[in-house]
Amino acid sequence: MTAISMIEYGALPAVRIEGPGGAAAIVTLYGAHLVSWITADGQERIFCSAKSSLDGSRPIRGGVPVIFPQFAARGNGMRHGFARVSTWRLGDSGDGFAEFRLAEADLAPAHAAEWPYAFALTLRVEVLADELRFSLEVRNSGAEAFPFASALHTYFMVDRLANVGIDGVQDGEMLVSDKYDHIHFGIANAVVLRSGMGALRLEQQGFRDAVVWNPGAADSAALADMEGDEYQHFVCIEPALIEPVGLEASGAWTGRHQIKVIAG
Ligand SMILES: O=P(O)(O)OC[C@H]1O[C@H](O)[C@H](O)[C@@H](O)[C@@H]1O
Repeated sequence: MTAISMIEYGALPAVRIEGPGGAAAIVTLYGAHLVSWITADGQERIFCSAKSSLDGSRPIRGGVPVIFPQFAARGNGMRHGFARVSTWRLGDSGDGFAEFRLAEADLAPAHAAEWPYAFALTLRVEVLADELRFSLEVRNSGAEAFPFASALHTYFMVDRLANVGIDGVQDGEMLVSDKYDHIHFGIANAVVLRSGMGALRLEQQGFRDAVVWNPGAADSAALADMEGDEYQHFVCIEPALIEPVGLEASGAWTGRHQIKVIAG
């Protein structure tokens, strides 16, 4: 039997999604932010900083921030958009999955004023024994077209940065030993992340690009919500739609991401 249950994560209401074989994920309603994914072997796969705020006062550092409607500072709105700092609603749920919804009526007044469009976001999170699946639907429920960018800013847990190898974002294997921040436009095939914790295969549809990020020692020390050598224990590989696309009235776009444990 697989199920969902409501729990508290820090001070945040959250949904625990149980998948088959003991696999589970935790998603806070704040940001529809996945903060934990444990595979059937009992291994946590997602990094979340011990210093992250977990009270809704600022974005969670780690997990899978939902980036919408702008990426980083590439736009006039708030950095990485308002979706990660808004409180979403729990929608449909069932065996091993839950859906989270956000629309303009859910936004804080300042965010609604900053981005005055009618929209509906649905993030679906599905937990299988050795696989996690996301789909993010963006729907234009208004009468006016709007542009948006988006990403699922996934912080993968790794044993040590020195052991990280990434295939599929550039020619040849990519190694990340310290600070790295780069947008790889036009990801055509699956990406494989290897570390001392094994291998994951990442597949994306709708999201055309992938951002690879680690702050490295110096930038990490300047982050108030990251401690000590935590930067050694994650790498972000973010399926992304970087160049804003226009969504017509009544139009919809879906981005998907599947993360699977593979032999490796
Ligand atoms: O600190 P944040 O607003 O969460 O952004 C964290 C990081 O996000 C992306 O990966 C960007 O490419 C980085 O430049 C940025 O530092």
